[in-house]
Amino acid sequence: MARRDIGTDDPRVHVRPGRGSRPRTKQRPAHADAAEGMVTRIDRGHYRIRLADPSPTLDAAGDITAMKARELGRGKIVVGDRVAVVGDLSGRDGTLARLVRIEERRTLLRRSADDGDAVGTERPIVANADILVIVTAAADPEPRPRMIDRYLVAAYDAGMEPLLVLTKSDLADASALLALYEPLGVRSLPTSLDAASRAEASCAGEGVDAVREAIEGRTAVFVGHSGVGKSTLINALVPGAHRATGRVNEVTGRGRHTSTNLQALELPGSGWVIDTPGVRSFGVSHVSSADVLRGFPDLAAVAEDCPRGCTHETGAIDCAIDDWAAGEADDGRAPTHGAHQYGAGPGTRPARVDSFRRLLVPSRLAGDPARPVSR
Ligand SMILES: Nc1nc2c(ncn2[C@@H]2O[C@H](COP(=O)(O)OP(=O)(O)OP(=O)(O)O)[C@@H](O)[C@H]2O)c(=O)[nH]1
Ligand SMILES: [Zn+2]
Repeated sequence: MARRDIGTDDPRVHVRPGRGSRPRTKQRPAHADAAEGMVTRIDRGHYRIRLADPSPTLDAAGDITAMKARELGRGKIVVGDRVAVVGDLSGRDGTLARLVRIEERRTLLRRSADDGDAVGTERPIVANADILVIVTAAADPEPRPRMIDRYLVAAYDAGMEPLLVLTKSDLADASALLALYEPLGVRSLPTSLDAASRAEASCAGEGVDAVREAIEGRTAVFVGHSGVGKSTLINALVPGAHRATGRVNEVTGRGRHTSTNLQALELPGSGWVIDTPGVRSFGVSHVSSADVLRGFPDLAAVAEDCPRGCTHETGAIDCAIDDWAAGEADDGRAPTHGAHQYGAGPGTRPARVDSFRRLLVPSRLAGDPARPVSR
């Protein structure tokens, strides 16, 4: 079955029958007629793609499988990538289309490897997503602010909006935790799924509708520490998600492969939920102060007056952000367009600056947030 690749392209994915002897014209505008789609899953070199126009597929659902054309080289394709495909777009079992182009990415969620030989290597995780949903439990397991900070750093670096979802709000009051994120303007939503709705994977849990509304029509990546209730929440948001990904069979272990792969799941209505089951660590050592600053348009404007190469960290010489924080007495309130964008109320300037600077610290430290970090 596994035929060896014998030429320019795998014969199974070749578009035109027969290679002929005429040289192929390389300079033609490449694949102007290709179909557009989004990568929803990647499994051993096979790219699952949802076509923007589903009509070429037999069942009109728009899902096909493709292999990367050799001409694309080694560049990594990730879930969420917008791609162009040619060839067999029927989606019939065993057919493979050819992925010939990757469109420019609007956002890119990345992390740094923080183990083994690859320490410090940047890895792209998801492209073109809008929201990073940081799932944290109010209790069991205890929330870890340092880890939340890292996820926030990753969101700002990616150009994504962060949304803090606090699960298990039936177990503890998390207002102290949420207060930490108010000055940053990070939107937060509590959820609690009672035992009955958890068992049925129904949508009955409290707060689930608010999460759905917050991400409706957009693409959201869900991240969180093991045990926080991320799967429970995703199942409530996307009925049937579990069936689609396949359960791990206790005996054979089969199904594990798909369940540790990143996968984009369609929200009823519109929008996508991307689970990150295999992503346990989240190093952010690749992120600089300037990357974090992207999430803070108000501070970014102020920082234009900083000395060249200013890190904006506490104690940075002549950092313009210090002057701005000290200037609060003038108007009493921070200009919060950065915060506003994410739906939070205004905070004071010093609190906003302190919170911003707190985020700069994890971005300097390589490390695994799955391990407790001592302050
Ligand atoms: N009390 C309470 N328990 C919850 C809630 N949501 C989830 N749980 C429970 O928390 C446990 C962990 O939930 P999961 O959804 O498996 O957690 P996860 O984050 O997906 O964890 P991994 O599968 O390890 O990644 C389960 O026993 C859930 O039933 C909630 O809102 N309240
Ligand atoms: Zn500065």
